[in-house]
Parts: sequence; C-alpha cells; structure tokens
Amino acid sequence: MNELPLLDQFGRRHTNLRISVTDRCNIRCFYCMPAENVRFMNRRDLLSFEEIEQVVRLVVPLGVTKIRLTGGEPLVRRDLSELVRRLVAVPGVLDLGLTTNGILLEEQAESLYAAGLRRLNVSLDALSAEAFRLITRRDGYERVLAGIAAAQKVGFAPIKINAVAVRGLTESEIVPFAKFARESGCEVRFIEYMPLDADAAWERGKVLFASEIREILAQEFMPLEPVGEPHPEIPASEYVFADGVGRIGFIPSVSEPFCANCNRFRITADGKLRSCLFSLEETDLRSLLRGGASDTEMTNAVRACIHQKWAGHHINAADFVQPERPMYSIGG
Ligand SMILES: Nc1nc2c(ncn2[C@@H]2O[C@H](COP(=O)(O)OP(=O)(O)OP(=O)(O)O)[C@@H](O)[C@H]2O)c(=O)[nH]1
Ligand SMILES: C[S@@+](CC[C@H](N)C(=O)[O-])C[C@H]1O[C@@H](n2cnc3c(N)ncnc32)[C@H](O)[C@@H]1O
Ligand code: SF4
Ligand code: SF4
Repeated sequence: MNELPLLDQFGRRHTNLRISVTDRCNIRCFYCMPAENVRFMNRRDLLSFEEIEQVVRLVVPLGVTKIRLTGGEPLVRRDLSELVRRLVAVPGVLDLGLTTNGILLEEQAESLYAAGLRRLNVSLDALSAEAFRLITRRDGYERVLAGIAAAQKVGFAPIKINAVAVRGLTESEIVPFAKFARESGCEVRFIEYMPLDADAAWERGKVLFASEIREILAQEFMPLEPVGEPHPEIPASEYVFADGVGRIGFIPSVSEPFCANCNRFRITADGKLRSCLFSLEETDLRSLLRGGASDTEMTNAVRACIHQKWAGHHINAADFVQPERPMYSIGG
C-alpha cells in the first residue's frame, strides 16, 4: 500500500471489495429476485473486464487486499475465468473468492481453478429437489450438488455453503445440513434473511435467528463449540460439532449486526460504488471511468463514497428504508 488507507468517518478501514459481474441469474430465489418480468441491465452498461481490472488496480494501493466476485449469478457472465485470470495477476490481491449458486459449476470448476481461483462459496438453502424448487422457483438441485462435487474434485478449498434461513420454511433443513457438513467437509453457514428482496415481502417474523438454529442443532443433533478466536471483520461466527467433525457458521446480519467492524464495500455490475449493502446513495464510477477521469479523480470519488458511510444498517430501527435495488442487482 502506498497511499492512505480507505477510512470512513468512524475509522473503519475498507480492505474488502465485492464486485458484481452481472445482475442476471438462472434461478429466482424469492428472497432476492422477483418471480418474473425482471428488467436486467443493458449489456453495454456492464463494466467490461478491462474496466473491472482498472477499478481493482485503483483500489489495491488504497489497501484493498480481498476481492469477491458475485452477482446476480457470476457464472452466467461469459468467460468469467478470464476475469479471474486478470485479477489474480494484480499485485496486492491476496484473496480472490467467488459466490455462486452452483448451477453452472460442474462445467466451469476446472477452468476457474486453472485461472487461479481457490475460494468458493456456494449458495444452497435446501437439501431436497422439492424445497429447492419452492425457494428458487426453478429446477436445478441436482446440478448444484454435482457442481459442489466437481469443485471438490478439482481441489477448491475452502468450499462454504450459504443457506439462507427462513422461519416457517427451512427449519426442517437444519439437521440435514448438519449431516451434510459432516459428510461433505464443506462448512455450512446459516444466513439470516435480510430485507433485500425484490418483492419487499420481508418481515422480521420471517427471520430464523442464528441463536435459534444453534439451539435446534444442540437439541436435535449435537452441541457446537466455537472454532478459534473470533475475527471481528468476518461476519460468520464459526463452530464445530462437539465430536470435532463438521463445521457450521452463522451470519446473524439481523439479530447481531457486525457493522461496527465492517470492512466491505461494493461495486454493482453497472459500475456504481456502494459503501454499504443497504446504501441509499451510490457513486457513479462508470461515468468517471468512461469519461476519462484521472486516477486521482477516481480515487477521490472512492474515498468520498467510503468516508460518508453510515455506522450500520437500520434494519432493526423504525426509520429503516429498503434500498431500491434488490440483492441480485446490488451484488450479495
Ligand atoms: N449485513 C451484511 N451481510 C453480508 C455482507 N456481505 C455478505 N453478507 C451476507 O453474508 C452472506 C455470505 O457472503 P459470501 O458472499 O458468501 O461471502 P463472505 O462470507 O463475505 O466471504 P468469506 O468471508 O470470504 O468467505 C451473504 O449471502 C450475505 O447474506 C455485508 O456486507 N453485510
Ligand atoms: C445475491 S447472491 C449472488 C451470488 C450467487 N447468485 C449466489 O446466490 O450465490 C449472494 C448471496 O446473497 C444471499 N442473499 C440473497 N438475498 C438475500 C437476502 N434477502 N438475505 C440474506 N441473504 C441473501 C444469497 O443466499 C447468496 O448467498
Ligand atoms: S440469491 Fe443468487 S442465485 Fe438466488 S436469485 Fe439471487 S442472485 Fe440468483
Ligand atoms: S450492513 Fe453495511 S455496514 Fe453493516 S456489515 Fe453490511 S455493508 Fe457493512
């Protein structure tokens, strides 16, 4: 790092950039996308791979070391491996990860690995084809399982499974996921449902809290023990079953927000910088990139965006306003 770090007004240092590569997706999870009539971004509005690399080369000297590719579904973006190849080659990028729904993973695991990707998070909320269809409004459960198996075979490590937990819907998945974690060697992370759905149907009553899941596991399966020291900047708290087999994580975004230690910011597929998942304002980096702004001008815009970041989300407050962009359009 050869410049001042990216600090916000509360002194939080921003080292983790999440890049959305598309808003398109091949499934329709109810907590993220509308069921139909989705209006996707115009292709010419998407940042090109060259532009994404330019953004990464701009922020690495400001202390960014960790990058995650997301979407929409990142694997529907053509030649994603090419982007991976470009980004792992940027000096200073110490950690590149990808979050995917896994539908296209079986076909792409090998080329992604060959391009230099190692860390993979696969989203899967249920362990039966019927429940998968209910949540995603599409078929594809077997393809996700095949994708996870292919990724393991190729050598990806770690592979984490992201399961959004929804009250009244996914309680019955908790114990099967515990068994899956033990048998597959993948860490399963239960994520609290956040108000980022396109239908604005989120209610607090639909959030299945991390503490409740821990309790269900302890009573119906086996108690959990914390793993290692907590890392405040990592949202997931990690546990292992009492017999030492099977890792489980919890991402309690609603009940125990981790905003005080947030080190993340995002760029949408159409090049808008967002200091928080729940931001109501964005910085139009694409216009600067395409308008021929100097590096200094762009760096100043990034710094200004981060500086004004708020202390944390307001999900639990009366003044909460859901952002206009749903999760698929922000980049999860
Ligand atoms: N509140 C909040 N939740 C987030 C944020 N980033 C990710 N999440 C939630 O955490 C879940 C897991 O995120 P992933 O994309 O798998 O990545 P990660 O856990 O940040 O990645 P690693 O720590 O590198 O494994 C997402 O599905 C979101 O629900 C964030 O900035 N704020
Ligand atoms: C938006 S998706 C993008 C990447 C990819 N399509 C996938 O599903 O992994 C990233 C993550 O956000 C999570 N997510 C989406 N909507 C959410 C919500 N309303 N609350 C909590 N997590 C959500 C998904 O479960 C997924 O793990
Ligand atoms: S969570 Fe991921 S897979 Fe599901 S609809 Fe959103 S972008 Fe697609
Ligand atoms: S909600 Fe905003 S401030 Fe809180 S952890 Fe997520 S991105 Fe950071």
